[in-house]
Amino acid sequence: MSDIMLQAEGLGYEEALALADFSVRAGEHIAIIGPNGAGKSTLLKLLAGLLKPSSGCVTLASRPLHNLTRREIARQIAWLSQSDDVASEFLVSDYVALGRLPFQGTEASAEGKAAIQTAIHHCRISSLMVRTMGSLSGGERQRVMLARCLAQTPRILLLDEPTNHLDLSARSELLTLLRTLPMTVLTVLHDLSLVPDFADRTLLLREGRLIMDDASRKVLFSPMFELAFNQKAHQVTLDDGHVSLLFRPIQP
Ligand SMILES: Nc1ncnc2c1ncn2[C@@H]1O[C@H](COP(=O)(O)OP(=O)(O)OP(=O)(O)O)[C@@H](O)[C@H]1O
Repeated sequence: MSDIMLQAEGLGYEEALALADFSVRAGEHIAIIGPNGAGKSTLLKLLAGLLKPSSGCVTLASRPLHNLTRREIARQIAWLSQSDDVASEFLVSDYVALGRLPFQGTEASAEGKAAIQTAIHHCRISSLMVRTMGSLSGGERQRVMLARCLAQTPRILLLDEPTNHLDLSARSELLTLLRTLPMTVLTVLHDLSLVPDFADRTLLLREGRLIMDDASRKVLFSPMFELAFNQKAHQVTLDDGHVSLLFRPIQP
């Protein structure tokens, strides 16, 4: 049996995405990068079934996404948006529990509770459960939103800029968590220095086209990357021996 989890064939959406062809295997961790307006969020929304493609299609475990109900999709795919306009008086505990909504009526309550508890533990938000969404800091809110996604126990996690609003230590904690998740993860990342730590494979978009799909380091050190960002990647070895990436504008 094929272990292709998600497949985009000739995928396009209006002006935002011209063409994308790729497939994702179970358990892969993939970064989606590209300059502002390159079509990253549009691609993610198409993969989540939130937008209807103008051309091509997405298949999820061999089934066309457009043949599945929202609920069927939500049992397999969780999507973390850049922003979430949830009412500020919403309790964090109620918000995280929304992750089990796609399973309502089909599972024992102990099963749902266990999924929620695991998500709370992973995202370290147990102290926030009695708070309201409106009272959270940007970083706390981001962790709570991720917990709702994990409570959904998805096979595929789609994240749009999950490190938004996070301070340096919260950011590296989140990446450590994401790296260890035993599911397929595709994430849009703007902080390109984080890419090799998170993803073995990277999709590079430019002007609505998928222009490169390869091992992360190959993409970051490629002429295509330089063309897309007008920046060049440099590898630097820090005092503690850790190897990191630095990006500098290409001199004319
Ligand atoms: N429904 C739409 N119809 C036409 N164009 C759209 C639509 N939605 C977005 N666009 C445009 O398509 C382009 C890609 O948008 P998208 O949000 O996918 O880019 P992005 O790579 O995620 O950008 P950013 O890094 O700024 O978040 C942008 O120019 C955007 O204005």
